Amino acid sequence: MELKQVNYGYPGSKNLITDFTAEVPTGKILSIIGQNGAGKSTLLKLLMGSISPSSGTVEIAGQPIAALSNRKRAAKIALVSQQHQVYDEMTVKEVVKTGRLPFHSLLATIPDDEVQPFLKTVDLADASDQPLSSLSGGQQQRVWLAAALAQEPQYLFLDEPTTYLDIRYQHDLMALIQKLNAEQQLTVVMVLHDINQALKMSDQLWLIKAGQLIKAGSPAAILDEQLLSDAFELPIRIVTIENYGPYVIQLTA
Ligand SMILES: Nc1ncnc2c1ncn2[C@@H]1O[C@H](COP(=O)(O)OP(=O)(O)OP(=O)(O)O)[C@@H](O)[C@H]1O
Repeated sequence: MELKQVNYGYPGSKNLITDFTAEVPTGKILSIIGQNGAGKSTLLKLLMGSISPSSGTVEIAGQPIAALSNRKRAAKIALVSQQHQVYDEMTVKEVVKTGRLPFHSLLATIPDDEVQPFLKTVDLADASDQPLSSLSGGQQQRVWLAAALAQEPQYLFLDEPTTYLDIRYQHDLMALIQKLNAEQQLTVVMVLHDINQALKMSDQLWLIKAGQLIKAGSPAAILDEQLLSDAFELPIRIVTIENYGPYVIQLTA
């Protein structure tokens, strides 16, 4: 999957994504990092084909993503987004069934055993008949992940998946994503705000600023004080923590 010289601006707004060319590494974990408003979520939308570039192309296996039907796109890419439609009345298994909807005509006709394996993957098999609202925030996030996995995609997109989670849940979710990537060869593309989490989790990162790609590279290539200070417009230092490795800190009090 790749973006070739992509430009995009929201209707009525000036250009946001500028001359963006980059390739999503297949079978790896890619994180997109950068300031608030830099265009990270917009890049996910462009990669998913939910918005189209004003110029340039987004291609998947050499084909423009825009040429794919919704059903074919759903079979390729699933998104766990920040905003969930509120389905409080629904049971856990019904929420997971929404991930199968692109391949069925009605939610009601999807058999339970079609979604149970995905609930097992996220360790929520026993919660199948519970209302979504009865689960903790961290568990609910895993239900949405199960719904995305139920699409059986090749690409899993996650937009700030750890934002509302405590550090324990963050750790568990990241470990699960690494496991899915390793065992199911899922290509993962995440927007993460925590630079250290992104550096620890990812094979590759895209560092962006004001809609432009500043650097695409391995964690080692992104671990550069000048580069990060420029991107975030803050004095940044990299320290080394024993039994952890390099850790990015910002120096303003
Ligand atoms: N639907 C929209 N219509 C108009 N402008 C939008 C829309 N969505 C986002 N924007 C604007 O585009 C810019 C980039 O937004 P985007 O959500 O891609 O940034 P981001 O890097 O993901 O930010 P954050 O880290 O705050 O989530 C912002 O200025 C935002 O206000």
